[in-house]
Amino acid sequence: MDNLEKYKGVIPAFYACYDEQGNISPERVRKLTEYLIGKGVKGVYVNGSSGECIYQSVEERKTVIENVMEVTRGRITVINHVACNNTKDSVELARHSEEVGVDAIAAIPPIYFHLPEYSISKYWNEISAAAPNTDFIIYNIPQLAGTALTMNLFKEMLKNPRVIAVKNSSMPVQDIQMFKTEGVEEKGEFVVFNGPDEQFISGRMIGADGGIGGTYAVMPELFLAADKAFREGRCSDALVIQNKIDEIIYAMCECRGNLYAVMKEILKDRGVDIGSVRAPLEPVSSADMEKIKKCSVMINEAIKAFG
Ligand SMILES: CC(=O)N[C@H](C=O)[C@@H](O)[C@H](O)[C@H](O)CO
Ligand SMILES: CC(=O)C(=O)O
Repeated sequence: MDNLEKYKGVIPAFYACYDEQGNISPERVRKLTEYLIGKGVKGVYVNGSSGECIYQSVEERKTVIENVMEVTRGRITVINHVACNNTKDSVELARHSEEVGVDAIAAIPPIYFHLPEYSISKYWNEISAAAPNTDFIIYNIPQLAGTALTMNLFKEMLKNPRVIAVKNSSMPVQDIQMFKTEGVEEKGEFVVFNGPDEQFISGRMIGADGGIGGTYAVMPELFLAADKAFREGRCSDALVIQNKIDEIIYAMCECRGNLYAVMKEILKDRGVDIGSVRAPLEPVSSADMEKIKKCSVMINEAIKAFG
């Protein structure tokens, strides 16, 4: 098995980058990629929930990953989420991902229809077969996907040699331990990513090798500092930073606008303009602006203190 070190660390979920008309902006994709590389993150997770992938066409998703790859050129790890809810389009994105040279592809289960587990494993394995030289990451996010990764389904997927990790966004941190233990037992080495940003340090403590998260990109310095403190065994420092992160996430969630819209406003304050969100996601309202400014101040102060 390949060395999996390249996946172990802080991996921000990449946001959808739009121009003023709401179309994907290749320039802004490049800008966001450079910004994240500059922060020292381990990698990026492209075209996931935070990339608003369920609102994008196959062509748009190809444009996004092509531009990310042109900027990264091997400097950081790139994971591309390719699930499209039908096998055909997902297979096409998987094939394209391997062509452009991503490190790994990832996929949620099919949503809306609650399919039997043999259909879900078939869906994932067909996607994976379309990128035969690329690592595959299972994305477990039951609260949004409507289907959970059961141990049974997980064990079935471990038979696929390309399956090297689970990105676990279910809320019990214990799930991380279960997937890690079973994965390591079966494969010798296996990566689990923490999903819920609010539990990043708990996830690390119980066995996650790193995290992939939707709020990392607005405050990468804080997640990197928390991760560093954890690695160095300074657990109380890590906890202090985690508490501050959570305070910031709760404050961002108080806005009327969708969380991604709020975070994109904060990124503008940080010098990266990637537009707003695609409908039906709610853009920020004028009443949100004051709250957003406060979030920006909280982030800046926390970076000064811990970053
Ligand atoms: C449910 C959901 O979207 N989970 C994301 C990925 O795991 C997280 O990164 C959240 O965006 C984050 O924890 C904020 O709630
Ligand atoms: C939030 C997240 O991790 C994603 O973009 O899927």
